[in-house]
Amino acid sequence: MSENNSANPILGTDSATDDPSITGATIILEEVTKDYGGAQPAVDHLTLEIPAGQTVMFVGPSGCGKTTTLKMINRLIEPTSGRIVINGDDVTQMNGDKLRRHIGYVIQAGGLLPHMTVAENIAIVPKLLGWDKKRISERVDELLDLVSLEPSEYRSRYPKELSGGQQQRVGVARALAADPPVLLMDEPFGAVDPITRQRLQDELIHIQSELHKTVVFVTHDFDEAIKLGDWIVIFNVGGQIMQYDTPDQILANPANEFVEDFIGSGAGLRQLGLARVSAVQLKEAVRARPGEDTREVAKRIRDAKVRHAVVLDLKERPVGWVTPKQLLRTDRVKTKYSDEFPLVGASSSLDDALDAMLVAGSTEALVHGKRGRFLGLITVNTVIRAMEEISSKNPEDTPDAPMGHNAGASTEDADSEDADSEDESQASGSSPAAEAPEADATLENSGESV
Ligand SMILES: Nc1ncnc2c1ncn2[C@@H]1O[C@H](COP(=O)(O)OP(=O)(O)OP(=O)(O)O)[C@@H](O)[C@H]1O
Repeated sequence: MSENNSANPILGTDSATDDPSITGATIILEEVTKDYGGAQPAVDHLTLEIPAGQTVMFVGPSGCGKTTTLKMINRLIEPTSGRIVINGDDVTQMNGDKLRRHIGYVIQAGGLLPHMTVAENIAIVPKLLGWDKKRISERVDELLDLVSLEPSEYRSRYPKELSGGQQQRVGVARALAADPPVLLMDEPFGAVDPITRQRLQDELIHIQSELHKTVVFVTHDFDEAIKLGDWIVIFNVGGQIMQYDTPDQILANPANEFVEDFIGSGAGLRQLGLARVSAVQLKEAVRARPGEDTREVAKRIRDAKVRHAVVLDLKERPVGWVTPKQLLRTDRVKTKYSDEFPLVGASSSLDDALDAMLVAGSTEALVHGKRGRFLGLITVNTVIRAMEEISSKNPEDTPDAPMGHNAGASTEDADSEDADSEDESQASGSSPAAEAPEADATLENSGESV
């Protein structure tokens, strides 16, 4: 999937990493300010390093400058001063439209163009880049598959024929279409229900484990930040960095009172959001296949002293979670049962697993891996044991936080080493104040900025 990178102007020559699996780019904001002319700048002399191939979450109170900072990276908003450097290239000097073709952008509710089909929406940037029809069509199918939408079923649909979660998946596929090294996500899952949100988060984790993009993600939801982020930036008003660290360090060692208040009282429970279902031992389940003799399956359930069997389709995906009573209503196991069973992905957090069980009033949940394949069951007891282990252990061996500060002053917890590296990499360049051209605003509103 990285073959397009060679033609990508913003990858530059300054290779950020020697790891070939990382297709992301390093982003450095150098003393970036955005002054809209209000009482104080929306973002004030912000210096921030976003490491290649990592997911960095922006959180903070409303109006603290998260979206402004994000949109300065793809120049939907022009900085008043400062430089933004992506893999060695100063993008503040580049043509903004061209730049945006190489930066994926996902906004709330997908931002799909309603008069275009799913395939046409995904193809927007590849078309602008002059790809031929065959390559575009193959890419569309590859991306639909990546975001778990069957290409033959969804390619020709219009956005109004999709659920909110499906629209958001297409939004992610569209942002990834030209294999950009950077993905900017502005509250992408803010408009969907909690269960769909959890599934979309799991899919992003799965996609990121395959692609290693540099993802910058704005959210209001601190639990989402903990779950998705390699790093979290907690901002205060004016784009002031209060802490830039790993999720566990922020939970275990909040830098100041502001961060403590922001995390709230549930820090202990929130650490559950850090642990993944894939890290715990799953329980085996009684499995059944459509067409099997239901009496046989009922016997297996009784012999195993459990309450349910999991019915799996040909692709090993669960299509039902049934008791002997439900099974024995027919002679043969059916191809479909009620899909109301607790289901979580292997990359879900233990917090998500507990939620799924509570919502279903069950002490167990089904776990699926890649492409929905059933892996086993997670139980309440497993989650409780994992909770006990997490709370008895302190975060250790956490990597040094990337650079991040405002106006030359380091964040409260930054050590002197960070401060040294800040000095070295600060740049004096500044770009003239300029507002985003009208065309950009139109693109954004129509969701065409990708
Ligand atoms: N186009 C604009 N003109 C003037 N002021 C603006 C403009 N856009 C944003 N601001 C102001 O800049 C500040 C930062 O806004 P921004 O949208 O970046 O914050 P945010 O942290 O993303 O907020 P929220 O969490 O509410 O989305 C706010 O005070 C906002 O009112």
